[in-house]
Amino acid sequence: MTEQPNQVPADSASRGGPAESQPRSGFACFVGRPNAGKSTLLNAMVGQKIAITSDKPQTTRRAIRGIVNRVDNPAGQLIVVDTPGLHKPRTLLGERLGDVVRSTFAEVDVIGLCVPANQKIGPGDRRIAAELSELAPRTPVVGVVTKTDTVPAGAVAEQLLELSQVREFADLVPVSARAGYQVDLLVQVLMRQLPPGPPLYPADTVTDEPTETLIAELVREAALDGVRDELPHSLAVTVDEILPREGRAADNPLTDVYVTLWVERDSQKPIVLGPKGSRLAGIGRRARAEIEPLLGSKVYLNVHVAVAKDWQRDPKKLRKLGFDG
Ligand SMILES: Nc1nc2c(ncn2[C@@H]2O[C@H](COP(=O)(O)OP(=O)(O)OP(=O)(O)O)[C@@H](O)[C@H]2O)c(=O)[nH]1
Repeated sequence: MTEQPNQVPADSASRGGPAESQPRSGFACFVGRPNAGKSTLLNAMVGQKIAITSDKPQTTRRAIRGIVNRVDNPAGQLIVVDTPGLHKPRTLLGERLGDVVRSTFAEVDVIGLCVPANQKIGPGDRRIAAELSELAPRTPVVGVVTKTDTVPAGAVAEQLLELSQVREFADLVPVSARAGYQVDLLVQVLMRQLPPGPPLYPADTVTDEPTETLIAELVREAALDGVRDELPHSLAVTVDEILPREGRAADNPLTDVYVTLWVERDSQKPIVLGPKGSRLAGIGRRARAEIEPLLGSKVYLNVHVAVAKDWQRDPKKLRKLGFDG
């Protein structure tokens, strides 16, 4: 990452607290309407794909952490918790997601409120801002205008002005995760809000999520690609087994990964499978390409499709599928 000290707003650099040389560490999360670009931004900050992104709203289910390490200006470790989009609960799953979001607010040192540059600030954004004031009244909030590559510079300036009127912000930063614009500046601004302290994780860690969770998320992301709108909420993935293939040369390992892709209804199975299983094969190919770098080996991926009737409304099934609530 390149240093951009000249772009740091003067007021954040001079804010009270420890000297610049003192390392900081702590937690941040991003909030914003579905599709605001939170997961993409997290991935750009961490520099490695760990949270799933999709052009369908509300695809983020788990509080996956990304860890950003900086050597100076300021030095430290920023642990980002990727929260699901705030939304009205419609099912038990929705309610549990809401709880995750609420408990996340209480735990973090700084919150980034994301608003895309290419959408008018509306009641949804104001509701989230109001929830923040209520649930985390003392936590500093950084206003983030995302996707600046989608509009002319003048529109970004207008959006910043609009956002500044929604609530009080510790800072305002326009970014484009896609173009890599000011992503590092945002890291600096967020880190300046962290308390002084040593790193909480080894410096080469980018996430503390178990490998199985990452694999499940990657398969789910591949399965969501191109499906009809009603399907995303009906998909869940469990990892059944990860086994090193025996008898392989040490310099050419192969890992067998067995996963189950759960749908809610029998009628959804053919949608996932596609004609002659072609969609499922595509899901397997795309997911495998992402899992191989994660495991550092070639992968044989077996995706089994199964029906768990109405899993979103059944607490026992939710637990089985990893939503412990
Ligand atoms: N042009 C452009 N598109 C972006 C940028 N960041 C995100 N997107 C796109 O916006 C869409 C939503 O991005 P996500 O990162 O999944 O949004 P999210 O806020 O995490 O969404 P939820 O999981 O629904 O809460 C995707 O299609 C992204 O590719 C950006 O900087 N520029």
